[in-house]
Amino acid sequence: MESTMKEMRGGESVLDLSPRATVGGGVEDVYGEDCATEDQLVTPWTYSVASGYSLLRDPHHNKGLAFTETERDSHYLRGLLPPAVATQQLQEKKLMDNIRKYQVPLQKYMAMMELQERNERLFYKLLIDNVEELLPVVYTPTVGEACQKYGSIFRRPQGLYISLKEKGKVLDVLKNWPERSIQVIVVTDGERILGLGDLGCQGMGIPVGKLSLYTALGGVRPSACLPVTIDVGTNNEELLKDEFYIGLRQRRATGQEYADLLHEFMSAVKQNYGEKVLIQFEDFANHNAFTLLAKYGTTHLVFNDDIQGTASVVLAGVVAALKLIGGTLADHRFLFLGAGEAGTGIAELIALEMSKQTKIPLEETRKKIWLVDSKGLIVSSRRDSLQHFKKPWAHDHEPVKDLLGAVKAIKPTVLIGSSGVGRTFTKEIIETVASLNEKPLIMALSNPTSQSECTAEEAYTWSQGHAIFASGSPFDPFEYKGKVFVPGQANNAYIFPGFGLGLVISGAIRVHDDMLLAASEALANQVSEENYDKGLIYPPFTNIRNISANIAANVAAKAYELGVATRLPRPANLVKYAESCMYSPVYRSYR
Ligand SMILES: NC(=O)C1=CN([C@@H]2O[C@H](COP(=O)(O)OP(=O)(O)OC[C@H]3O[C@@H](n4cnc5c(N)ncnc54)[C@H](OP(=O)(O)O)[C@@H]3O)[C@@H](O)[C@H]2O)C=CC1
Ligand SMILES: CC(=O)C(=O)O
Ligand SMILES: [Mg+2]
Repeated sequence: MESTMKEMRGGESVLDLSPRATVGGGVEDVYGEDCATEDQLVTPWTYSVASGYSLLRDPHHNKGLAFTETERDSHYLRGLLPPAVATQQLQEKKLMDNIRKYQVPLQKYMAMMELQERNERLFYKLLIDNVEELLPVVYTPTVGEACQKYGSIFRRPQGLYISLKEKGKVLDVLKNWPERSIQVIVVTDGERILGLGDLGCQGMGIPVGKLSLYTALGGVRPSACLPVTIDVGTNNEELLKDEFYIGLRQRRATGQEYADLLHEFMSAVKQNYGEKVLIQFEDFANHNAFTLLAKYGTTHLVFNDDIQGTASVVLAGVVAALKLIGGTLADHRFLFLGAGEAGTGIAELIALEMSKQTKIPLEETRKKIWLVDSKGLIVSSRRDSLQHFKKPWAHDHEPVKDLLGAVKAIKPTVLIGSSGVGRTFTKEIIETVASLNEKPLIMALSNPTSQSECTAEEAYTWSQGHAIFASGSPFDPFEYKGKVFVPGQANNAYIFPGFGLGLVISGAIRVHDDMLLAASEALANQVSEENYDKGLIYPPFTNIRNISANIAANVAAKAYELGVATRLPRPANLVKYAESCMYSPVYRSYR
C-alpha cells in the first residue's frame, strides 16, 4: 500500500496495475489530499453551496421557474427569474408540447440533451413519464444519427474522453470528473456503434444514452453514472476528413498499444472507485469485446451489454414466446443471421438455459442452434478458420452459402437477426420460414431502424400475419387484414438498467452467467396475459421501473446465493429494497 501511495503522490507514474482497492468500496484517501506533503500534487477540489446565478446554471440543482418564493429569497434568485412560479408538472407539459412540435428526430434529441444540461431532474421526469415516446429520441434509433453527426451537434462534454494522449495519466483524468461516488461506468471505444460501424470518438452518444436509461429505467442516480469514451483513433475515413470531427485524427491503435491503454483505464477505475463499480462495455468491435470481457471478468465487475445484456433480453423474449408458439425451449431450432457479439452471446445463453432445463450437456444443446455469418452457415469444415467465439457453433453439416439456403436446410422455428445489415430477411426468407411453421418467431435485432433485418410490416405481411415479431429498434403497430399487430422491442434496454441496479444494491463484485439467467427470468415473468393477447413477448416500457426493480431483485438474490454480494445483511424483501433505492426525479426543497 505504501509504495502505491508513494507512486500516486509522486505525480509521475500514477499507474498501479495491482490496486489495493478493498471489497468494502474505494481506497483510503485515493485523492491523496489528507497525507500529501508540499512536494506532492493533489487535485484542488472544493465544495460550495450554489446560490444565485450559479444555482440557475447548475443542472443538478436548477429548477427554473419551479423555485418557490421562499427559495428565491433564501438563494439570492430574486430578479434572476421572471415572477411566475411553475410546478414541475407544468414545466413538463410545456416541454413535451415543445418537443412534439419538432418534426425532425434529431431536433428532439438536441432539445432533450439541452434539457439534460440545463435541468437534470426535469429531463428525467420527462423521460420517465413519457418513456415510450422519448426512448426512440434519447436511444435507438435517434442516438445513432446523433453519433454520426456528433461533431456538428457537440455543445458540451457529457462524459469523460480518454484518448491515447492521456496514456500514463488516466488516473488523473478520472480525478478530473466532478463526481466521486461512481457506481456505473458505460465505456465504448466507438468501433461498432449500433450497426453503424466505426464512429470513433463520436460514439460518446452511446454511453451517454445508455446511462440516461440507467437512471430513468433503472433508478441509478445520475451523479453515480459516468460515460466514458476511449479514443484510440478511428478507421472511418469520412470522419478523419471531417473538419468537425471531435476525436483523435489518426487510424486506430491496435495490439499492445490498445491493450495498454485499456489496461491502464481498467486499473485506474478500480483504484479510484473500488471493486464495486460496474464497468459496462458497450459497442466495442467483437475482436476486442470478447477478449476484454474474458480478461477483466475475473478481476473487475464487468458486463458486456452487447454480448450478455442482449442474450438475457432475447432469452426472455423466446421463453415468453413459448406461450404463443408452443413447446419447450429444447423443442425449438434456432437460426441466426450474424455470429458476432449479439448472435453468439444469445446463442450461448439459450443453450445454457436449455441445458439447465433438460440436464442435457451444453455441448449437446448447442446443436439446436445454428448461425450464419458473412461467409454462410457455420459448419465444422470451417472450424479452423473461425474466430474463437464461433467455434462452438461449428456443427456437422455440408456448407451452405447463404441464409435462404440455411433456412431451407435447418428449418428453424426461430429466426434471429443479429447481423447489423438491414433488409437481409427478404420476402423469400420470411415466406419460407412461415411455410415451415404455424407461428414462426422472428426477431430482427439490428439497430438502428435502417439496419433492422426486416420491418414489422414486412414480417407480418410476408408471413401473412402468422409471425410473432420483435425488433431491436421500435416499429409502430401495423394493421394487416383488419387486425392490429403490435411489435415488441427486443432491446437490451429492458435488462441492463435493472441488472446494474441489482449489482449495485447487493454490492456485487463479479458478474456470473446465472445472474443473466435470473434477469431474463424476471423479465419473462413480467409479460401479462393482456400482453400475450396482443402478440407481445415483452411487457410495455411504460412499466419499466417496476420491471427493473424485479430484475434487480432477482439479480441481487442470485448474487447473494453465489456469495458475491458484499452488502450485508441481505435485505429481506429485495423488490422493496430495490424500489427504495431508485432515484426519483421529483424536485427537492432547498433550505
Ligand atoms: N437489440 C439489441 O438489444 C441489440 C442489437 N444489436 C445489434 O446487432 C447488430 C450486430 O451487433 P454485434 O453482434 O455486436 O456485431 P458483430 O460485428 O459482432 O457481428 C455481426 C455479425 O454479422 C455478420 N454479418 C455481417 N454482414 C452479414 C451479411 N451480409 N450476411 C450474413 N452475416 C453478416 C458478421 O459476419 P462475419 O463474422 O463473417 O463478419 C458477424 O458475424 C448491430 O446492428 C447491433 O446494433 C447488438 C446488441 C444489442
Ligand atoms: C442495443 C445495443 O446495445 C446495440 O444495438 O448495440
Ligand atoms: Mg450496444
